Amino acid sequence: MERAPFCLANGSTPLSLSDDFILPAHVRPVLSSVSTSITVPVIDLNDKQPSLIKNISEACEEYGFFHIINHGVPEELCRRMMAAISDFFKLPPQERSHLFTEDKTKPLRVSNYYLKVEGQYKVTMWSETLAHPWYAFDDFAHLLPRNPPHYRELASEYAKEIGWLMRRLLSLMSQGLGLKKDRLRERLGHKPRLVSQANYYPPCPQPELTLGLPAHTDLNALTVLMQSEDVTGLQVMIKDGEWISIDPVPNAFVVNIGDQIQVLSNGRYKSVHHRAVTNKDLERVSIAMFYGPNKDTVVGPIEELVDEEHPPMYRSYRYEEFLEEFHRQEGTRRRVKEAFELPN
Ligand SMILES: O=C(O)CCC(=O)C(=O)O
Ligand SMILES: [Fe+2]
Repeated sequence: MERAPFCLANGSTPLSLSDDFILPAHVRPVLSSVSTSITVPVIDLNDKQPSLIKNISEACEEYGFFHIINHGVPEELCRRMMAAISDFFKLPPQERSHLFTEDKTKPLRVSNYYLKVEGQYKVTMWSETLAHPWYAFDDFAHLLPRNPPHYRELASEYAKEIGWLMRRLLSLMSQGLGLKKDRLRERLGHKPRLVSQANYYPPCPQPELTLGLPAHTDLNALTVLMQSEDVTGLQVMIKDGEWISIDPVPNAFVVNIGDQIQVLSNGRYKSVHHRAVTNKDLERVSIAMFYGPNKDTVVGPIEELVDEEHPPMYRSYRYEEFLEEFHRQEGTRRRVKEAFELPN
């Protein structure tokens, strides 16, 4: 059966490649120059501790991105979660449009990203996102969309699993930095800001003219991302400015460091630029689970990681300040943590 053409929640006609979505030549993704020879590590969480910690630590220092397998989150739950998100974006646009808002303070929202070109005109990204809080150990189902029918239940179950996984990853990362197990989690505060962002990228007739998400670093501390198993789209910038593709690995999550861990680790673990490109034939879905401090948490390089040889690279700030700077740079290729760098 032919599927109804995709219509954005705030669009009145089926999505088509109009000028609103076409990037000017100098900011288009050059898909032919994306390297296929370099990949980020795939780390098996069943590995024994000392080498597991070492592998994670090296991946955080070198790439800021890695895959994890044998992560303990049931495959069936992951599959159902992806299906539910895909179904959400197939709801009639009128149903999604109730949730559409540009107000970032709304806990539950559907929105589009855009890129401001030459600091002024906006090019809309070829995607739509659904964002809402997630709490691993408190009930948050009432904040979620009622449709698709099992979404509330599923998202609650998934959040619990991701909550445990995040704890484990933060503990391994702390140890990788030579710190006590709980140090990173402690410094991120006991009431973390937890946001889930599901991204839907419909097929795009000319992927070389558009982007699904602009190049950005994640502003939070840690991201665990699940992506469609059969479609590529996520790309990461490595040291020399080259883009590489993070192709899906079966039953794996992508883990990436956000800005706050780069700051807490005094620059050792990297929060790197990444973007999503579009695909000509296939729709793609990703679900990013963000873990970050709350707005009152003070973030700065962890004391044990600062000494004469490693002077502090960033000044301390309340996370609210960081968020303000983040919003000030909306629509640009943000350089938020750079605003908190100390001269060396
Ligand atoms: O779709 C993707 O793979 C990237 C998503 C992402 O970077 C984000 O939501 O922050
Ligand atoms: Fe991201």
